[in-house]
Amino acid sequence: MRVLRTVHEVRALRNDLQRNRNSAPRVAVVMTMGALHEGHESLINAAKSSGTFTFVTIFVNPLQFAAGEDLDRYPRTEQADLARCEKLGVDAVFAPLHSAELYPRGSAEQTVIDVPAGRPSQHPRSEAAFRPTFFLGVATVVCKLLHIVQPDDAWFGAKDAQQCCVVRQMVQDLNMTVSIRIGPTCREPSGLAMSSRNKYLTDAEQATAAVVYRALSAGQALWTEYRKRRLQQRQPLTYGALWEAATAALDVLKAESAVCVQYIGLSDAEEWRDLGGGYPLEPQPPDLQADTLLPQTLLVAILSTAVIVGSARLIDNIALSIYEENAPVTGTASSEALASGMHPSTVTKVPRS
Ligand SMILES: Nc1ncnc2c1ncn2[C@@H]1O[C@H](COP(=O)(O)OP(=O)(O)OP(=O)(O)O)[C@@H](O)[C@H]1O
Ligand SMILES: CC(C)(CO)[C@@H](O)C(=O)[O-]
Ligand code: BAL
Repeated sequence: MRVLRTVHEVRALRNDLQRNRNSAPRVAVVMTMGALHEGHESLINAAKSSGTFTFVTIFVNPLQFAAGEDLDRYPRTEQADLARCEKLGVDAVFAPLHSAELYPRGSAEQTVIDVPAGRPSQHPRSEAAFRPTFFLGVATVVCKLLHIVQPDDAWFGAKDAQQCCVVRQMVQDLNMTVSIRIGPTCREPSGLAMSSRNKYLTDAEQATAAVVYRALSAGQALWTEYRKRRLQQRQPLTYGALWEAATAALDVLKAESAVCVQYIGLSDAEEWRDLGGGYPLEPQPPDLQADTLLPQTLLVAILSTAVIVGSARLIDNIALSIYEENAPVTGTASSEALASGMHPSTVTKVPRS
């Protein structure tokens, strides 16, 4: 396994791979911030089957952390990460030693990929409302890493479903040719979504945090039962029933006093449009009432949440099948839905003030 520290080294390796065009391998990348766990492993294994040459990038990207977030204490476990990659048969790891390798001008002077504030993805019950500059940082570093590694496939996890939407839209808007592939969320036996930030939790807090998946599953079960009944009766589906599913999930979260809910929201999987309901309740999309019928074009809704447990902020989501034929049990159906979005335009800004 090659461990590359500089953009120059990655470019040299990429040129070597490309030298013989007739036998150039398919290249896949898994981008990470390190502190690797089985969720990352599942993406690496998927990438290995989609590409014959697999890159992993390890970079804690300062641009996606706002002031006061956990940049300084984000877990850094490089030796263990490299050993894990080696064991999995990764071909090359790009792990810059300093952020100046990617931001030589400093991150404040960096040309950035802006995700427009007006787009539907920026709704009040979503990541963008709580981390307003997060997607600018993610889109920028993902764009840079795609240009540096030049993969055929780039793999992302459905746990970060909104990130998947933002990356997919950027790739479409900027006419990039890479294929964005999405792997399902890996969970602990308790249902807790694996996450590097779980390291911030004590054992007791990890047990408490399992309520997040129980809550999402309760919302999904309520919805699935309603949907089955209505479709058997050949009745249409309403927004109100979807909102009840979000409320059911919220009630489970609220019953756990050690969990603080930042938001719980319903979004479509392609553009992350606000489907109403959820928490905080205001503002709601003005054109939606409880008895408004869900459009036949809505195949999957994503019920997503962010909560604080102990000193960790955790996110998770679950797919609710709307008019899709086979009801999803895991995130995989949402992955397919994420694969097909139309979207407003992404612009590139130079430079950031
Ligand atoms: N449980 C998981 N299952 C599948 N993919 C995952 C999981 N957790 C993270 N990923 C994916 O791995 C990639 C790298 O994520 P990252 O390094 O931020 O890890 P993370 O566990 O999400 O960390 P954080 O605690 O910061 O959320 C992303 O595409 C992310 O969606
Ligand atoms: C995609 C990513 C590696 C960009 O820093 C990060 O947001 C992550 O790990 O999900
Ligand atoms: N996996 C998302 C990275 C972040 O929260 O910064």
